[in-house]
Amino acid sequence: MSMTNVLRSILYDGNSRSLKVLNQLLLPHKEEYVDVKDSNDGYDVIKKMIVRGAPAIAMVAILSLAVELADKSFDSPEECTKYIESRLDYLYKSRPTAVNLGDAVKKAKEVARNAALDSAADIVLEYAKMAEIMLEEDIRTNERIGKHGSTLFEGKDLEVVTICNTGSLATAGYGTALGVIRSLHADGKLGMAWALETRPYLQGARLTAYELVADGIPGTLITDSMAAALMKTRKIAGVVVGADRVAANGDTANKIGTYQLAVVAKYHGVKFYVAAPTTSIDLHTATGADIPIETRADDELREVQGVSIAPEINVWNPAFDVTDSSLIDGIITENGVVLPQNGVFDMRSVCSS
Ligand SMILES: CSC[C@H]1O[C@H](OP(=O)(O)O)[C@H](O)[C@@H]1O
Repeated sequence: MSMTNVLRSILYDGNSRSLKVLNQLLLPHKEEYVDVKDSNDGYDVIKKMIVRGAPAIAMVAILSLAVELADKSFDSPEECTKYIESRLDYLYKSRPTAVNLGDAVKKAKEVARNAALDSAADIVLEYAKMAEIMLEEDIRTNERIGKHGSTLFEGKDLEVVTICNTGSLATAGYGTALGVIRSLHADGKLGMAWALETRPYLQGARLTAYELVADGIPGTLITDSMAAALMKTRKIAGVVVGADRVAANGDTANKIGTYQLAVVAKYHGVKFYVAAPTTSIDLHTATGADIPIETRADDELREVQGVSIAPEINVWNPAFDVTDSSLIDGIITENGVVLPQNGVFDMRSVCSS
């Protein structure tokens, strides 16, 4: 992984089976880790968005159970498998939109069911190995996404727009859309990364700005409402965003505000790309209409960092929206870039199963 000054969002020690997550609610002013001792803690840190980001929440969910299993004993392999399945089902409920979590739960259940059934200890060992591989593979996946994404851009001093946080803080490291920006910077192509603040959680202002500054990547923070004026007045080479779930036809659920960014990009003739690992692709969800969209607490919109700004008014607070595939010029994965053929994406082309 390229040198970075950004703290790891996930600290896991396979020997001591300990897990800590960086409390992203406190960034950028406080860098504090939270101990995750079991799947209950895992659920809580994901639900409260102490840790967030589609890939990161999947890994924290799986690792939290690995930590818990290290201290548990079972009377039989069957009892162990049953317990693992029930705790994975609980973790899956923490945040419904990002498919990475569902994908990881499915893979973890398969490991638990197919492990050598000599003993519960064998199953726990196989589970822990799978969890550690998931963490290690993520960084390599993101570096491949970055490389493929950079090939889409030619020239230098290029200006790119992004929303939310899709960097090291949303993954095991390097990032997805922000990983493409890291690669553009490393390849000497980047002139400016324009980061939308991303109300209401402020992933852009608090997390992406933190990552850009920490790694000396040229960045400028703007409000979500400035995106249209920016594309109207500046030469923008492209918009690169992350994904929580890419449907089989390329429709993409991502942070709220992504859809309007895509509409503005289309209007101004700016290329719009999604960058996501194949674990964010859901071939079982046909279109974006079928993607469950998480709605979060009203107070996340009524307050800013705990300060009330709109105490009485009704609130609508969807955490994500869906960008129609017709607004997307390419979907960048670790296995290559999927381009629409006659306006249609076939996401199976980059998925192994
Ligand atoms: C590589 S992160 C993908 C995705 O997850 C973020 O959502 P949240 O911060 O609510 O977990 C955002 O939608 C990113 O684009």
